[in-house]
Amino acid sequence: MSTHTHDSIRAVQWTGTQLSLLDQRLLPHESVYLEMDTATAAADAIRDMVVRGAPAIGVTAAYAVVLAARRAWAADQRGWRAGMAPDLKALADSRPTAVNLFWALARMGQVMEGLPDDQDPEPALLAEAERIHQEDVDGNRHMGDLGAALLQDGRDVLTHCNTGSLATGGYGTALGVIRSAYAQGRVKHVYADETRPWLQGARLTAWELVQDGIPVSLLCEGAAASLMREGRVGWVIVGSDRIAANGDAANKIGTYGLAVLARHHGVKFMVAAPTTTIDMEAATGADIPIEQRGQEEVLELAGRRVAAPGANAWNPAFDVTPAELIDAIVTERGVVENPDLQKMKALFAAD
Ligand SMILES: CSC[C@H]1O[C@H](OP(=O)(O)O)[C@H](O)[C@@H]1O
Repeated sequence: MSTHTHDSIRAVQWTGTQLSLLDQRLLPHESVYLEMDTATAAADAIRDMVVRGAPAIGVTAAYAVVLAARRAWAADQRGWRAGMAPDLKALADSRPTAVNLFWALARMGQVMEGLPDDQDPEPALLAEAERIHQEDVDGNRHMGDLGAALLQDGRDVLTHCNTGSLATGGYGTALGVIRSAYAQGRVKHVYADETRPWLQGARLTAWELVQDGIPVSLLCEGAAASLMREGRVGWVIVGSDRIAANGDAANKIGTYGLAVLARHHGVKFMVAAPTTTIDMEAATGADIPIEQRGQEEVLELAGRRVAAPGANAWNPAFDVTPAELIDAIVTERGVVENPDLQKMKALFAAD
């Protein structure tokens, strides 16, 4: 067993000259980093889920802008801004739902606007990308403590997909809350559903929790209803890829069903996400683009077809949980609890 812990698991790294991404398609059996020096390679890595998880995608995009600037400056020191446009478009086109990607591109763009035309943009852009990375990790640790404080009854918790160090700049969002709660003795055991079809729960969350020595039990998504009916969990804790201004939250497919089950069974439902996941331009969840991924992710398992020949698949990668089913949204800037979710705009719009 490797000796990774949340302090050492880094989905995204800057080597000093290149971007290095832990290939999450190979976990938990292989820990392989892919090094890349072009923004287009980074865009491909985001699309192909070498790196995934809304905040990790944002951090990756920030470093990819640095690579785009290096290439454009080397090609044309007078027209480097225009030269970056194709790479920036490739990054923006890589995945549609996680707003952190677009937030990072916009923030890096603001730095670009302030740079003189005749100065190598790479140093200033790298400094901003490193700030974005560090801010994410620092925010996750604060968010972890804010969310842990809500866990009062000592019962186990259920989480969905992967929201740990592998999905962020480090430590995690929902899994950061769980890490902080475990460290404070508020949680002793975690249920994680496997999260079909990409198995982020079985392959990634279980791996992270085992590395940390946090007891974890996997379950099929279909078992969540019985888990809650038997009173085994006090909270369902999930992340998000985009939160609308009214508190509706997009997250991995299956999240909405868990929220319905939680409300039916009197289980609390928490969304933990940095404010970089909040999209004030999206009035409601209806305004959030939902990524449709390839049928083969459902029809195959580990690259081998398991579905009956001739069958097709419907594979939305995310769904939207309406604000009224969310008991608390936890961010690094504070907690909004129902029914105040509609006050999101006032609470988090300010920079
Ligand atoms: C910390 S947010 C992680 C978020 O991203 C996951 O989606 P994907 O694995 O497809 O990038 C899932 O929605 C998680 O909640």
